[in-house]
Amino acid sequence: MDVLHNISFSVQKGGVFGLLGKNGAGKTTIINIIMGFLRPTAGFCRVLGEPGHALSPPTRSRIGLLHERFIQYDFMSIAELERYYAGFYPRWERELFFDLVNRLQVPYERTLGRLSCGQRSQVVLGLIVAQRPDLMILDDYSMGLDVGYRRLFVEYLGEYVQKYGTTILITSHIVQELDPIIDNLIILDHGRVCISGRKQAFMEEFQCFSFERSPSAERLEEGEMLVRVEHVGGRTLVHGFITGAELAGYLDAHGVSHETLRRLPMNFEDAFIGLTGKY
Ligand SMILES: Nc1ncnc2c1ncn2[C@@H]1O[C@H](COP(=O)(O)OP(=O)(O)OP(=O)(O)O)[C@@H](O)[C@H]1O
Repeated sequence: MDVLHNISFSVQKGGVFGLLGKNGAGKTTIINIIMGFLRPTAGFCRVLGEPGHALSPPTRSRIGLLHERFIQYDFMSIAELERYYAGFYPRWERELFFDLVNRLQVPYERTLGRLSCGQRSQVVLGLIVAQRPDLMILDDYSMGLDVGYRRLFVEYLGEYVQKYGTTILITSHIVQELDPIIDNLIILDHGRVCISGRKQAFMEEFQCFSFERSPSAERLEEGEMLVRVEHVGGRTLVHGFITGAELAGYLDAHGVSHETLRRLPMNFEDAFIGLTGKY
């Protein structure tokens, strides 16, 4: 059975592209296709001008990949890792590695295997930013990282993109934290695209409304217009790509009273959950 269906998107150069979706939505599968670890059963994937399944070594070296926090070389110390990686990447900047890693305040002689989970993640992120890749792919970068470091890293990425013009493809389940840096996004649901485009447009067009619950409101059905209908306590909540006036017209047409209709403000995470559902 195919994991992805009719996926089509392009990532523009320079900027942060969010690849979002619930567990099992297909994010890692897309990254595996981009990197050529999996070959799509239909269609094609082009990365930096080359087919994903046949990336040449020079092109591959332009991609900095954090792949489900792969940790290898547990036996190497922080200093040895830095020297080892430096040999593979022509644009390696050791200052960028140590700038991040120094915040750990652990001796460079300590091996990766003797670091905590979050500390290892911090070292791996240092190894990626020091590559100065043209394309940085960060799959679930936030696993194991404490809240302060996550905030620091998102701010760091924002500045990194400004300075180096790097293109970043990022996935995370801590959706709200990505809000300040994502320009474009794709939201997947069960291997299908629900949303693709500019994040700002999504936030402007996707709305949440509330009105008093009634028997007629309970008969409203979800569909293209009303993406999600929920009844919470005495209120009915509706999410959709719809304005207040359009919703009022729709409710009138369906005999649902809406004197108390009001729009509820949403942050990025609210909108993501409103679109994809709690479960
Ligand atoms: N090796 C595999 N063989 C068969 N199916 C797989 C394999 N790996 C993943 N899947 C299935 O493919 C679907 C997408 O998985 P994928 O790992 O791409 O999701 P994801 O969006 O990265 O999820 P998560 O947020 O949980 O990491 C899931 O239904 C998963 O069960």
